[in-house]
Amino acid sequence: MMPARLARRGAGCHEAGRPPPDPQRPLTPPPGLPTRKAARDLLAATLDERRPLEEALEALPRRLDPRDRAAAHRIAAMVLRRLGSIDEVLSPYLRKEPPPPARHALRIGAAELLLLETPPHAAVATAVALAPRAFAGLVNAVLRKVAAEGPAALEGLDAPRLDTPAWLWAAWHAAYGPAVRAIAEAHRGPAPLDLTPAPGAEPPAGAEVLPTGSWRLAAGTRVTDLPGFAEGRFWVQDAAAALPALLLKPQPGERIADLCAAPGGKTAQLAAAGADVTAVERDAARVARLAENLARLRLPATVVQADAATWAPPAPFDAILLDAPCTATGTIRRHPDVAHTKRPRDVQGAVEAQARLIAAAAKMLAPGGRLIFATCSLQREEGEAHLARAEGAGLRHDPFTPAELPGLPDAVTDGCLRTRPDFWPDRGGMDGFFAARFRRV
Ligand SMILES: C[S@@+](CC[C@H](N)C(=O)[O-])C[C@H]1O[C@@H](n2cnc3c(N)ncnc32)[C@H](O)[C@@H]1O
Repeated sequence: MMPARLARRGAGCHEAGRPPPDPQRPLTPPPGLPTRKAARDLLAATLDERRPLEEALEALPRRLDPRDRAAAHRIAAMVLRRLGSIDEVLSPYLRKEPPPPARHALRIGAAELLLLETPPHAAVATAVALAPRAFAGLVNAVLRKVAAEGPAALEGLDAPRLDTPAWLWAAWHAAYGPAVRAIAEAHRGPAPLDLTPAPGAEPPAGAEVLPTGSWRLAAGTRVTDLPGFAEGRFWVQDAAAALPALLLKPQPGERIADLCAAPGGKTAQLAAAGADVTAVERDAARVARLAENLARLRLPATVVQADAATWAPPAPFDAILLDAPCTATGTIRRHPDVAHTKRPRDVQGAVEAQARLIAAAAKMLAPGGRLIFATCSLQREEGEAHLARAEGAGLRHDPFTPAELPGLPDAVTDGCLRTRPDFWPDRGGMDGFFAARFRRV
């Protein structure tokens, strides 16, 4: 396939700056242009400025119709998920790198043509209207060729490899061997909607009850449409994200700190088990979200806005859950931007913050008290590598046994929880998570 494409490289393309032979841009903008403009803004924020997609979504103009916003999100998420494959299809038609706005218009058009089943004339017309004027001809010519190839253009590509940044592929290969390919495959589709039930709640129609107790619904299900949402009968939480609090085994009346708490999924689990929970969160806006979520769920917790690395509790805790800030590379199915916004140096920064938080948490525990340290990262530096450091902070590793994790016999490695996106492939996968349990010496 590649040699054939290379033979056509540049054939018929209009160079940037050279006017197209006929007017490519209609006088009236094509329908659907606001959606594509918003998608382009999302790509510019994530790929050019390395800002999180969720933050970029918040920054879209308030006047944007909710349907346009949802459609822009869908397009941008697809481009981010399949970026390497899309760029590979485009590459034979580009003699030199176009500026980012033109590159994003090409990516959006190609994603619509090859992956989103947009009618070709609409995909091409909107991408042309989106492109900077000097590049309208180039975008038109390239996308017409991509449209002529159709989805067959993707056949034969090594998509898992192309769609995974090289540094992540190398790190996961070093950590998990050949499973790196299954991990990358798992990132190609959106994640299902997982819910954690409040005690005694009944699952909604169509939900699968997972062996670990979470409920699973199809990807794209709107949680706010489900009966029981307003009444606080469940909350959104990936099945893997629910495991650290389960493994802490919170007991009624125990004094437990949740040290990096917002938006509060784990605080809610601990409070629902009857523990006396103190939820510590540094970020003011996220404290507000945490409080809102607890109010909807009608669950009690003492919420403290503080830096957990320096906060001094009034009395030691029986147990602590430390769900530390991390690179979140275990959540790429849900947040495809993470693959492109994070860099190796972010791992190092996260490791340093995690080490400070582990040392601080150790000092907040009563003797014999237990700590669960967790991260939603697939990087070993943010997981297994902390074990030795924790021992130096006065903590003893208290290994998990496979019997503690029903339905997940492969998730315990060397006494630690290690889930991966390729686990439970027939059920729709799960986030990548690490957790280890320690006792204060
Ligand atoms: C991985 S998220 C926690 C998710 C949460 N445990 C849940 O289950 O919903 C990490 C949180 O830690 C907060 N955070 C980061 N550094 C912190 C610190 N030094 N002290 C307190 N909170 C911190 C972040 O603002 C973020 O809300």
